[in-house]
Amino acid sequence: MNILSVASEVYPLVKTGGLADVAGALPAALLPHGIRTRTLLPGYPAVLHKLKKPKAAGRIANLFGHPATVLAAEFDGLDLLVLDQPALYDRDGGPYLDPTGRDYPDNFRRFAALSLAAAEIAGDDVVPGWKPDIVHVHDWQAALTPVYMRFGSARNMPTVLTIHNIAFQGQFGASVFPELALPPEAFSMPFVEYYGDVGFLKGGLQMATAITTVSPSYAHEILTPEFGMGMEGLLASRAMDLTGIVNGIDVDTWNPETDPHIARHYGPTAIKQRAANRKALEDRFALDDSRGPIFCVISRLTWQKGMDLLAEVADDIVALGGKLIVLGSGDSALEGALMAAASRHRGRIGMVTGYDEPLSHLMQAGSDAILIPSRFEPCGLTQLYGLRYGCIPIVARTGGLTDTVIDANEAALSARVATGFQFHPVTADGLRLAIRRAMRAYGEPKVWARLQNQGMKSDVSWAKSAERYASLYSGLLAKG
Ligand SMILES: Nc1ncnc2c1ncn2[C@@H]1O[C@H](COP(=O)(O)OP(=O)(O)O[C@H]2O[C@H](CO)[C@@H](O)[C@H](O)[C@H]2O)[C@@H](O)[C@H]1O
Repeated sequence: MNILSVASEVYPLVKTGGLADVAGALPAALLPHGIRTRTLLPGYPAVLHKLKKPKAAGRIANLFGHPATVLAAEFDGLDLLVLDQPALYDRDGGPYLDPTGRDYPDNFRRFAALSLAAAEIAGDDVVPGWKPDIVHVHDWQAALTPVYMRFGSARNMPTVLTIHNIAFQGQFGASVFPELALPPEAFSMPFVEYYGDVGFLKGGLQMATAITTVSPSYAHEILTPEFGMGMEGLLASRAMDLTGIVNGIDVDTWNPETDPHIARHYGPTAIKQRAANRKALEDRFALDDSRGPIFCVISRLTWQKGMDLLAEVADDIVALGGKLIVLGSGDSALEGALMAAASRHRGRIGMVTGYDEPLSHLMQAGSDAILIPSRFEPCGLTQLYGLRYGCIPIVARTGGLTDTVIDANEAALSARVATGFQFHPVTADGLRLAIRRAMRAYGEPKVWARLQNQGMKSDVSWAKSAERYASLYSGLLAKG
């Protein structure tokens, strides 16, 4: 079976968040099921520079007024199709934001182009000799693909739309519609029209044959007004086609026994070796060498991720004898609040602003616990990395965090299945209480070691979830 996967970021070529990890890791996990994935992504400069010997695999004569080339390349086991269209993608800045941090004003066109190219690759002879059986698109940036397919030659090919975060919907004013090269009838309720605007995700949710999101709990939550962000009604009408499949992680990239970014390798039978990584972190963040646990945070600094709650409890962590290290960037007020906490508590709180993949590995390998106080979390990956690295997750009870961390309550502890701490409600007090529970467990080395061990033994690989995607795909093909 051939899949065309369409995503705006793919690890290790370009990454701003969890979407890239998933789009980068799923293809290899599907291979044992006889599923071959080609991944289409935009040709940002960062991507083009990394490709070795790309070949022109196809051409689109007119993609919103300019010709585009579809390059084919292999990278790190990924079979890539790269949409090379300099007018749209050759920019200084990131995939979505200019160097000053503002959305590119033509993002609607940049990602409509990605979707239109995907639809043409699926339906027309853009890449001679190759056709997918199913098109699998990710998030709003690729969500117009099923809409373009509906009006093109691949109208009968099944599509899957995965929602990684329903907070990002790709909503634009009605004035962009005439530029999208869609027939006038598409500006209506059954297609892309959304309260008078154009909704990319909305159109995709209407048109995709199947909809998935990245955990079973989030699949239920987005049917409610609290989490559906306005899409709950539409999703309810498609509930039969909606499934939650929890994310896995790339267990080769994230393996403490071989990780090139950490100070000392270790595995479940040599957890004590983590101490060298802890020491490396103390040096890196200029922390003192007091004995309390090191709590880490690796996150976008946003309200979604509960970073305001973290700022509220930072002083308490220190008062309880713990240390805190933060790696992230985002909202400048939150960044400021956390930096202020770090300067109030030099030696006990450290902060690195920005994005640093290697440091994120060392933090998982050397910290004792990872804090994830998200207000909503479709799946979450950092708790999975934490489990694999013996860095105990302390998580809000929401979305995929609920599904992947087993709370260390009495019953779970005695059944030896606990892997972390969950808290609810998601408030500063809730988080404080969870930190106190974790501190108590940390004071009992046997309990702590058991939690680490159980976490490191839990299966966070893609194996089970790849099987679920494989059976979803087969079901779609069987329906014809
Ligand atoms: N400053 C920094 N430096 C280095 N690395 C950093 C970093 N900040 C974050 N990261 C990394 O970026 C990724 C973030 O993934 P998450 O799953 O936490 O959230 P995100 O909200 O981006 O993704 C959305 O999509 C994913 C994938 O489906 C869902 O798991 C999630 O719930 C949903 O919100 C992780 O690999 C993390 O290590």
